[in-house]
Amino acid sequence: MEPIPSTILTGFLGAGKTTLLNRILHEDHGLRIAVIENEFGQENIDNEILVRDTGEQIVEMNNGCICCTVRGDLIVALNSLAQKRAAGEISFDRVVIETTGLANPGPVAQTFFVDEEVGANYMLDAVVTVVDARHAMDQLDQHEEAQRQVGFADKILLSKTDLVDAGAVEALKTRLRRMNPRAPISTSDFGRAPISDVLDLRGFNLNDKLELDPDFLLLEDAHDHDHDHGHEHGEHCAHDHVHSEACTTQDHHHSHHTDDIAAFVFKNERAFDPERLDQFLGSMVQVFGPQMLRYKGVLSMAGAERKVVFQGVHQIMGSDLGAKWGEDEPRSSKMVFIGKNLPKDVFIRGLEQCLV
Ligand SMILES: Nc1nc2c(ncn2[C@@H]2O[C@H](COP(=O)(O)OP(=O)(O)OP(=O)(O)O)[C@@H](O)[C@H]2O)c(=O)[nH]1
Repeated sequence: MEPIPSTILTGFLGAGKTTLLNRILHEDHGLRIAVIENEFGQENIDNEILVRDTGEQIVEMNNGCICCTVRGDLIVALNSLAQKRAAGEISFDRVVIETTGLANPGPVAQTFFVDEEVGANYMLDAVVTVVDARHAMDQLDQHEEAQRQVGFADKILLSKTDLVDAGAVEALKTRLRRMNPRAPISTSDFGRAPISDVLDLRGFNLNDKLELDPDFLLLEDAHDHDHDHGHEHGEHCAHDHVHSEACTTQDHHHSHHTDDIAAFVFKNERAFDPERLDQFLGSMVQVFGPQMLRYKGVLSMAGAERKVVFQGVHQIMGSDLGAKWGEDEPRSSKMVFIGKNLPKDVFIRGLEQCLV
């Protein structure tokens, strides 16, 4: 059997990966796409946000810590999909792996070359990186992961160009081209990119990667970075940073320092009072917005028949109506906040005050 073309969809927290994926899954392209999701934090909110058109797509979740588990879990997920496919239980002809916003795409890409079974069944088509035109300049300044995602890209899609002026887009493109001259750049307005910008790019060239990083295939402990290994997966991932613009060669042997990106979750079975919640979140965003890298949730609102999906990146926050609550479905809210030194207790206590 021909190896199945696979795409790694990456991009920093909140860049617009799920939006793009949803758009592609909705398109009438005749392809059956299996999606593997890897999410930071114990609660998988994207699972609720992603379309679930069961006949056409397969969504396999792969929860856990962004970096420690991705390779092992990914091997299991890919092999299990391939076995089911071979047994005729499912059918699909493309795979898209959506990485968490804090993932280093390196180990994810390596998976395709280090596991024999994966290598026999799949071919890595390309690493596609979504870059948030509104926040990327700061993210690239501050987060090594954002730099690596650009460095590894075979294709870059700029999202949120509607939120900035043309000059800012040009400045960002110039910086991205300097960081990664190989990857063509195009825009994706709310995920509206042609499927030919995402799938079947035949962009991943192992020789290129080896040239950039001779250690690419070395099976070192993928985590020689400072890591709080006692952590609950997703609870706390202390990542080390090297502030290098080009993020290809030195990646495996960088020096370390820690920054405090952590996630916490709020869950409750009581409904929220919409007005109180709005006010509270509005004021938190005013004060802590710069530290709030990513937040999202599926909420139960007093008196509402439908779920509310709320999410944001720094100061930009929004919400949409989600699916109706099922007849027998227990109503509850869950939110995940990912940030830098966020006062968890203040958030949790404040959110409790917003419940009816
Ligand atoms: N203005 C604007 N907003 C966008 C665009 N693309 C995505 N968004 C919004 O950005 C937010 C984050 O989008 P997602 O698609 O969930 O981002 P993500 O990369 O999957 O996020 P994580 O997986 O949580 O890191 C959502 O509120 C989207 O509606 C765009 O082109 N323009």
